Amino acid sequence: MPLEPLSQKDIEERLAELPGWSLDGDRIARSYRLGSHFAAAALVVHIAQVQDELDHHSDLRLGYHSVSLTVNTHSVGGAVTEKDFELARRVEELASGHGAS
Ligand SMILES: C[C@H](O)[C@H](O)[C@H]1CNC2=NC(N)=NC(=O)C2=N1
Repeated sequence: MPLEPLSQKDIEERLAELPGWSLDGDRIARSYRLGSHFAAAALVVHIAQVQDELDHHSDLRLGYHSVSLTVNTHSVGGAVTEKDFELARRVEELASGHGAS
């Protein structure tokens, strides 16, 4: 099925199931805190692996003890789609395994 931009209502419903995620302009976004810089870097690498698997890539930033990402879908002109939420759900699972909060 081709990707379509989600409506504001669709986005809000999906965000309600993903605590910590929010709408930042035309992107969905989340930041995580980790216990060390190395732990944060490990999470970045793991997220990169999942992004290649899904063929969907966020803007991913490594901070001191933090990882932050924002994502939308380039192929529909930078709108939020179901694919962005698929990535967000996968990242949530990963992040919890890495002890991120
Ligand atoms: C050719 C390749 O499938 C596309 O460029 C993919 C790769 N990763 C992507 N990532 C994101 N966030 N949006 C896209 O539209 C997208 N398209």
